[in-house]
Amino acid sequence: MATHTMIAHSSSSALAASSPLKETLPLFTTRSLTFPRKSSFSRFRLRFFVEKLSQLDSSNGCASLQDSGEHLTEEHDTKEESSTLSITVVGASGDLAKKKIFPALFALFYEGCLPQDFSVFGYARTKLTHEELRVMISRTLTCRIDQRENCVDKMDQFLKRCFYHSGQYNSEDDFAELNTKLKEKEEGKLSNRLYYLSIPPNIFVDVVRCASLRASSVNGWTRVIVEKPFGRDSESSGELTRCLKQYLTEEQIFRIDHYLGKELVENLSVLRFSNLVFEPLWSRNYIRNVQLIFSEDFGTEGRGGYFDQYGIIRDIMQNHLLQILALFAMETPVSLDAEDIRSEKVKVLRSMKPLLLQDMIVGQYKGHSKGGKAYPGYTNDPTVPKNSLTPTFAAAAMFINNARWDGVPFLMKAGKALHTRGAEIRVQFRHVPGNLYKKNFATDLDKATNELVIRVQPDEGIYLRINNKVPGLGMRLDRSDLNLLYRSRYPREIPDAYERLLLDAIEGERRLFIRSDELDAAWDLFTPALKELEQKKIVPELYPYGSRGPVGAHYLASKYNVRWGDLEDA
Ligand SMILES: NC(=O)C1=CN([C@@H]2O[C@H](COP(=O)(O)OP(=O)(O)OC[C@H]3O[C@@H](n4cnc5c(N)ncnc54)[C@H](OP(=O)(O)O)[C@@H]3O)[C@@H](O)[C@H]2O)C=CC1
Ligand SMILES: O=C1O[C@H](COP(=O)(O)O)[C@@H](O)[C@H](O)[C@H]1O
Repeated sequence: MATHTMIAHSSSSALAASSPLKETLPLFTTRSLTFPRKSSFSRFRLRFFVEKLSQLDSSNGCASLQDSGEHLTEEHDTKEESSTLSITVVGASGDLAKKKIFPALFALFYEGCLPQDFSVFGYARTKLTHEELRVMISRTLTCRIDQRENCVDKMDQFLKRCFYHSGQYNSEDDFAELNTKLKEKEEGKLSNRLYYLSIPPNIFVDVVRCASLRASSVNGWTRVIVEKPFGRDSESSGELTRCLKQYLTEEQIFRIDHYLGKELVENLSVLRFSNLVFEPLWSRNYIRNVQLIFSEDFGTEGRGGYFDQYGIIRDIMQNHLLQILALFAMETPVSLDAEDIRSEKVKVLRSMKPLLLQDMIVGQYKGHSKGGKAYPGYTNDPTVPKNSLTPTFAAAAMFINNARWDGVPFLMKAGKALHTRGAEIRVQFRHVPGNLYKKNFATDLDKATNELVIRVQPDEGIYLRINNKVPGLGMRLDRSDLNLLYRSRYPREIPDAYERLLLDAIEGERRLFIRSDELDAAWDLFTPALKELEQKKIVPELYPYGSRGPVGAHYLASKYNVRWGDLEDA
């Protein structure tokens, strides 16, 4: 029986440690994995995807696993009938579970992406009945705007598969009771279990311990999705990894960075590697700088207690923006296999210079009144200490010391309570040498360079800023956009990042999850500067709520002869 628990056996851990870049299937899963990597389930999805290409305009690319089954292979059919999937959302009473996880699970069900036989369990300390959980969940479920048929029926069917178990996070007995309830639903079939840790990080290890010892699958796989933050620095992150690996193998841990599940971030590699026009330009020879920009037009309201422990650099830069940077800058992977892609990302991170304090600036928003409305400052939040120095804004310049990117500044900027909400990647190209048309620009030649903008959100799109002749008898040039606006080109709702990531975890597809060596490399880049910032008690530059952020960000950019593209656009 021991081989069936979630405990990482020394042999499998040793194997994983000796060859971290190779996939090693955990011992307890080898006998009976229903959906191993490149499984029939994944292949099925791919095949169905191809078969259904003609219908893709109205679907989100997922096959119906609950419908007639006319496309199922025999192999798939048999496994489907004999296996069950239980998804347990730990911290089910919380904000993320309500806002993102349950709605994403419903969307997958609605799209026919969940296996035939599944159940969803909520687990938290709050006392709730099954019915109360269903009422709570139902408030945040929505159907796709472009596919509303049978919405109410589908919601009812989904809610009937949702159950609740109340328990403590550190009680093995409570998890043993959960196990009994899971087994009742599984009815002796081959059972696969997915846990989603939607809880504060200080209880991650307790939950993993209890779940692994008392509520892991005995005959199928058990996987755990872990939400960030993965520690506060290299040491605490390393410690978290070590603790998790006492109970789980690396293959069971799915560290989520939901930005990797965003449509335009997924598309980054497609854009680069399947278009001849981009890849040859993707280097220091043509690219002058790259900007990764995140902004929110609201403050930390309601999350001040969490945020003050972390700050914007840990909350956004060290994970979301750095992950995008790694995908953007990596070399062509050997294949689209998760390990090949993650290995290329690690190489980028390891080639980078750790961030220096002189290459960053920090800010914090202050209260502001506009149009008769008062917006609170960060330290007005009752859960934030009055003298907090935690940055709510940061800008940083980073460099990759490799042949492709030597000397190219990668500028990051992230802030809360700014004038707008958005996330984008801006690629500013060098100027055309000896430009024949330099006299015909109404503007400074230096400003008339090409810019590729990948707008991750909102209004997903990609546009390329080019120089163009203004129609007419004269010869005047201006900058215009070749614009791929998703809402016009693909008039269907884009799935939420959590849908994609949950589906991948169910399928055992690790490509969009963070491997432990990636995480280590990411922390190594930020930890020294974060420590220095805190030791030196650097005072953040104040900026008004709803503004464009501190002016220091411009000085930082101009140090590298860069202009922030988002501000030029405004
Ligand atoms: N909310 C968001 O938008 C995002 C959240 N995250 C991460 O996801 C995880 C969950 O986030 P979120 O839902 O906002 O978190 P919550 O603070 O809402 O916590 C989730 C649940 O955990 C339990 N809980 C809360 N505090 C404690 C505590 N101190 N000790 C024990 N149990 C506690 C509560 O359930 P009960 O009391 O019923 O047991 C609560 O409902 C966190 O790791 C967070 O950092 C990541 C990205 C975005
Ligand atoms: O991880 C986080 O992301 C959200 C922003 O996510 P988005 O998908 O809405 O852009 C951010 O608000 C939060 O502070 C951070 O923890």
